[in-house]
Amino acid sequence: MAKSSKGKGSNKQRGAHSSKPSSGHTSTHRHVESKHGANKSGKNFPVKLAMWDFDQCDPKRCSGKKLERLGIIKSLRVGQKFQGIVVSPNGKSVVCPNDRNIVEENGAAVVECSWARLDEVPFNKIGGRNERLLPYLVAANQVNYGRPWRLNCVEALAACFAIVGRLDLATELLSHFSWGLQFLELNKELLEVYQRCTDADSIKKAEDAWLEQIEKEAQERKARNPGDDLWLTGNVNHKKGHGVTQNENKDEAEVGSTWEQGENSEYESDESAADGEEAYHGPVKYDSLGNEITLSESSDPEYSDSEELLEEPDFLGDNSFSNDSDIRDVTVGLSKVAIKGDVTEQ
Ligand SMILES: C[S@@+](CC[C@H](N)C(=O)[O-])C[C@H]1O[C@@H](n2cnc3c(N)ncnc32)[C@H](O)[C@@H]1O
Repeated sequence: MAKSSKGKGSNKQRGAHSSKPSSGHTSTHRHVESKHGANKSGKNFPVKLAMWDFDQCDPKRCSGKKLERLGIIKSLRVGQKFQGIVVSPNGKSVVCPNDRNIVEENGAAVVECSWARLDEVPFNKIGGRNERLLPYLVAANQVNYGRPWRLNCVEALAACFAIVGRLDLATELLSHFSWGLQFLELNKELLEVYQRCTDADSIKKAEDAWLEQIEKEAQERKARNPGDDLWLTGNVNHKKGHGVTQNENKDEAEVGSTWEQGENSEYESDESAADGEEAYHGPVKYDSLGNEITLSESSDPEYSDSEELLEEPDFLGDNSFSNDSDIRDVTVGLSKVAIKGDVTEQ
């Protein structure tokens, strides 16, 4: 990794596959938790929030670190388990409205790590009794905008709250991010569908029905426009066969299989790019056809360091898109968002 900053409560791995807990969580760094997740900084959140932070991401772009800076999430060490809902790639069932009591009484936690380095996370030493996957939802964060399933930590927590019927908590959490409420907007219809469910089975059925529907709509659009329409089919010349494109292969779009499907060789072999660091060579914007417009730093008032990107994201000028990537289309409900296909893994 090109750059790393050791955060409080860090579980940074010493070796690529080490599962040894960090000693970084010293008593001086430990958050003092009181009822309902209030911590030392005095800030409060109505339910307990926690994360295991493996320090694999750019701290300036990391939503978990930002929540920690805001003082509303507690860092857990490897070896510690969490009693509430653990929203995790290691989950076996999905978050559902029946989880509401667990969330309200014991809170929710996430695993702050890089998507590209999930195999380094000692899942057997973290987690808890209530580990859950999230059903199909689309990211709105500036790193993986438009990408299904790969939510960042704040989106994952908010999704969990929204599904169990606590939209108020989801809204409160996301309001700390300038792009945050867009996540709820982008997934509004689907979140409402999930909220009407009860258990994990009903969520799975609703998810399957949704995926079938968006695939059907995509097929119908293709049938109506058999030509090579970039906005409908993506740039086939550049297709690399990675990531999950709902419209292309629904079978690959199963919850649980997405973690593997999304790993692409290029970014995995280039950690700095995977973490959205060195992949950026200056401000880039795209015209209405997806052509890249190169801007000089001085000509772009929005160009700044990545801290500002976290605060004031510009989806079109986001450095998460590599220069030679394909255009990938993602269907979000009835609206389709054409986006650059290769996204960073953070
Ligand atoms: C891999 S980390 C990436 C975090 C990112 N660096 C950030 O800035 O927040 C995202 C975490 O959110 C949770 N998460 C996101 N999408 C999920 C999904 N579809 N199912 C289960 N957990 C998910 C998991 O805890 C996962 O480890």
